[in-house]
Parts: sequence; structure tokens; C-alpha cells
Amino acid sequence: MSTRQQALNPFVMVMFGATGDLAKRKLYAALYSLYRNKLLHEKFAVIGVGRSSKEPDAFHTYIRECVDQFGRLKVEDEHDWRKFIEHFAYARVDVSKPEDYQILRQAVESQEKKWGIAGNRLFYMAIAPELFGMVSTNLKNGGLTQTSGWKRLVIEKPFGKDYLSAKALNEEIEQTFSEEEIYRIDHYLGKEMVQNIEVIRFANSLFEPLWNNNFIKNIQITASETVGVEERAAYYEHAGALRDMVQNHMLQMLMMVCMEPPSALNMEAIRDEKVKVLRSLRRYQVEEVDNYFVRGQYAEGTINGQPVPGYRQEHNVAPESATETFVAGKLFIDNFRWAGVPIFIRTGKRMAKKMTEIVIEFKEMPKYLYFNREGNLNPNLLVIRINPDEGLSLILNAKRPGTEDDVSPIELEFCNNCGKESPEAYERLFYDAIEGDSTFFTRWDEVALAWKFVDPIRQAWDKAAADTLFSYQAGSWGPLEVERLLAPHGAHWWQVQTGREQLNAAADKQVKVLT
Ligand SMILES: NC(=O)C1=CN([C@@H]2O[C@H](COP(=O)(O)OP(=O)(O)OC[C@H]3O[C@@H](n4cnc5c(N)ncnc54)[C@H](OP(=O)(O)O)[C@@H]3O)[C@@H](O)[C@H]2O)C=CC1
Ligand SMILES: O=C1O[C@H](COP(=O)(O)O)[C@@H](O)[C@H](O)[C@H]1O
Repeated sequence: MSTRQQALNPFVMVMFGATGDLAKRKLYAALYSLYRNKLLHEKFAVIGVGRSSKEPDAFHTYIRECVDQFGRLKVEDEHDWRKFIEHFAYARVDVSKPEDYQILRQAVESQEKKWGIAGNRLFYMAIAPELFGMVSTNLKNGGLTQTSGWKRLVIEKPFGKDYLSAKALNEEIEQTFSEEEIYRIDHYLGKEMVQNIEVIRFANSLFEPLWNNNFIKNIQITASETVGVEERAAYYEHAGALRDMVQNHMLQMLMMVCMEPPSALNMEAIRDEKVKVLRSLRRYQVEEVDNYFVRGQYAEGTINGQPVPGYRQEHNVAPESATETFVAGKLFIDNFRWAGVPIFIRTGKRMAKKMTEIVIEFKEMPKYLYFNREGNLNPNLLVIRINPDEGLSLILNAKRPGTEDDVSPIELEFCNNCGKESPEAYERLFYDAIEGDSTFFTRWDEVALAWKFVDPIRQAWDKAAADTLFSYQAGSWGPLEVERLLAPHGAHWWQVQTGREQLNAAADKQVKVLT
């Protein structure tokens, strides 16, 4: 990890899935932001791949529309835009046809010649996961991986659908790319505040001595969304929230919060520490899953004042679908640091609020000398806000002005994205892949252990009775059943309203801690 400056590496990127949804919403916008911030080498080319036919001008117009609609940075200078877009070419290739790879090879060689790029090739798979293995093999057979520079494979999620399929996929792509050349994307690792977790932990002497089971009562990780399944039912019906969010993003956040300090800030040292967390993560037997996990599915309700349908009424969803759109779990890391500390996670679609955040709840004082108006004392909380608000809140207790012992919570708040937008996750991840830094990509052993944790949960639910799938109203915080995970630990979910939110709402200017 270092300060970002113009990339040292010229490259040709082959973007499989150039006409797809991910490219449209994220990838072109991220490349344009990198270009605008002068973070790309001036010698670069992107070859979009799809089956549809696209003339160069039409492809360029399409990219412009994507950037206009989804870009963090909009086009301000037409001359500059033209300089950017001339780096983009399109190749009509059916990835299932080995002969088409010769078209692609010619396109790559022609761009290398045009821009004077000596062979660095980045293959980005923004295509359906079923195609990952085949494309990797065809790249090798088609001679595209024989290059005088480096070759790298950036691979989207999901990486397999369980441990065995992930292992088979990994073995297949390792025929062509070594582990060091494989960049498995988890876009949460590209988020500014996820990357900040390490800094907050390891650059502040305040936290590290407290970061263990002597002082922390529980940890809560929430990734809630207000959107529903949208147009992705074909994928989501098979994935569900467990595979879609828990196996990857939720466990990645857990690793970042719970890892030991790395011996150095390099990619292997950091990933070594992350993977140790998964090794210590308690795995549940199929029969005990219900004691630790709750799943739910959204029913119709209201989001932002608008009525929305239930999951089973969504386009392409089976009317009796048992796919979970919500998961909550109680996890334990059985090592010296974390023994006995429950880690509560929850994620779901069509929930009350779009919010990704981590709350660290500290243990109570050994004896209360001060009390709040309710006769209690609020615990200290550290809230790491990841999305859409980025920042940090530390909730302490202090006396109200003018009183002697009337104690109430106060908030020390830091906002990371007030007044300036943070780079999108894909900007950072592109840049890192181009520069050969895989710190914030997932290593195979992480992926394997994450599946080994998730597989028994999936198996339990695949054979469970329908009444273990709890319905929740769209616009709520998920099924009430979840409380049984927390209650035995004297815990409940914290939703800490920031002082800033309260000011925006022109509400009481005292900070409130809401449950
Ligand atoms: N969309 C999202 O928000 C997210 C997506 N992802 C992952 O990104 C990947 C892509 O997803 P998404 O963009 O939504 O998928 P889409 O279905 O929208 O796009 C698929 C793309 O693959 C191309 N394609 C399909 N078959 C072939 C073929 N035989 N030969 C050449 N190209 C082909 C399509 O091109 P054409 O139709 O022109 O053939 C299209 O460009 C998936 O792995 C997904 O899980 C991950 C996180 C979020
Ligand atoms: O990977 C995925 O993440 C998104 C949520 O990402 P965020 O950056 O908006 O928090 C989720 O909607 C999608 O289902 C999942 O595949």
C-alpha cells in the first residue's frame, strides 16, 4: 500500500463482458476516473469483448453513455474525452468458440503495436461465472497468455457455488495462471473505509490494547440494502444472500476487524493474517445451524414511501421460491484474542436503510458511579461506517452541561466523505491489479475456507422445512426471529444516529443512541 501515483505499468486490458451490466454501471466509470486523475499509464488499451456486433463508433458512444449515467467524474472536456476513448476497441468474440480467440489475439497484438505496449496483458472476466474456467483455458490454447510482459487474470465473483466447485474452478484456471497472477475480486475490499479498518486499528495506540475479549462485548456487522433482487433473479435464485454476501463480503469485513497485526504491510503478510481468522472461525455442523443462523425472505412492503412487491412476486422468481434474501448469524472466533466474543452479522435486501457498518460494543464498567436518565449507562461504541456514509463514530459518556451527574452519550464523529467523494471500489481495484498489488484481492485459501464455513449452512437450509425461512416486510430490519441470536448475550442491534444525521433532520441536537 502506498500513495497512488501514475501507474508504472503500460497494459492491454481484455474486458470480457464489455456489453454487460457490471461494465455498464461500474467498469467504464472506474477507468475514466482513473484516467481523469492521471493514474493510468499513457500507454494503455482496453479491448471490450462480447458476442453482439458493435462498430467502433457505436462502442465509443456506448461507453460515453455509461460514464454519463454512472460515472463519479463526468466528462467536462470533449477534447480530453476523445483522447481517452481512442484507447478503447471492441472485439466480437464468442468465448465458447476456440477459433474466435484468434480474432482476439489479433486485436490484442494490434493494440500493443498501436500504443507501443510490450506485452502486459490483463484479462478481466466480467462474464457469467460458468464461463470463467473455459475462457481461461481458451486463452492459453489460443496463445493469448504467451506474452513478453506479465499476464494477469481478474475474476469476478462468485468464485464457485460451494467448496468443491470453487476447487475445481481454481484447478482449471491454475492450468493457465499462477496464484500470483490471479486477482479474485471482492469489491468490498476496494471500499475506502474497509481499507481504513487496518489503519484505524494499527495506527492508533488507543484501540489495539482494547481490541480483544477482555474489553469487547460483541461485534456487529451489518450490510443492509433497500434494493430488491432487481433484474438478477436468474443468478440470485441460486445464490441467495448466503452465497451472494456472506461467503465473501461479510467474511472479508470480519477478517479485517479480527485479524492480528501483520508483520509488515505487504500483500502476503496481510493475507496470511486474514486467513488465520478463518482458520479459527468456528464451523457449525448441519444440525446446529439453526442455533446460530436465521434466514428470511422479504414480503411486500414500503421503501421510501413507495409500495414494493415481495420477493416471490419479482420478475423471474419462482412463486414458491425458498431463496433467502436475508441472513443473520452469530459467529465465534476460537482463538486467544476473540474467545467468547459473539460476532453478529446481518445482511439483506429490501431492508429499512442502505447501510454497511461495523459496531464494536465495549464491555460495561466494572461498577457504575454515574447513570443516565434511565438509570443505566450506555456502553462505549466504536462505529465504522462503510457505505454510503463513510466515517467513524466513537460513543462515550459525559455529563450534560450544567448538571452534576446527569450522564448522556456523546459522539466523536469523523466523516470521511463529507465535501469530497471517495474513489469507487473498482477504481482502487483496477489500479492495484495493473500495478500488481493483490493485497485487496482474495487468495485461494481465503476463498476455500470461506466456502467450508458456508457449505454446512447451505446444506442445512437446502433440506430444512419451509418454516425456518422467516418472512419480513420490505422496509423493515428483517425477521424478528433474529433477536434470539442476540438476547442470550444481553445484546441488541445498535443503530447509532450520527450527530450529522440529526442536524440534517433538524432534530434534537443532543446525540442519541438508538436501539
Ligand atoms: N452486475 C453486477 O452488479 C455485478 C456483477 N458481478 C459479476 O460480474 C459478472 C458479470 O455480471 P453482469 O455484467 O451482471 O452480467 P451480464 O449478464 O449483464 O453480462 C454478461 C456479459 O457476458 C457476455 N457474454 C455472455 N456470453 C458470452 C459469450 N459466449 N461470449 C462472449 N461474451 C459473452 C455478454 O455479452 P453479449 O451479450 O454481447 O454476448 C455480456 O457482455 C458476473 O460474474 C457477476 O456475478 C459481480 C458483482 C456485481
Ligand atoms: O456483490 C454484491 O454486492 C451488492 C452490494 O454492494 P454495495 O457496494 O452496494 O454494498 C449487492 O447488491 C449484490 O447483490 C451483490 O452481488
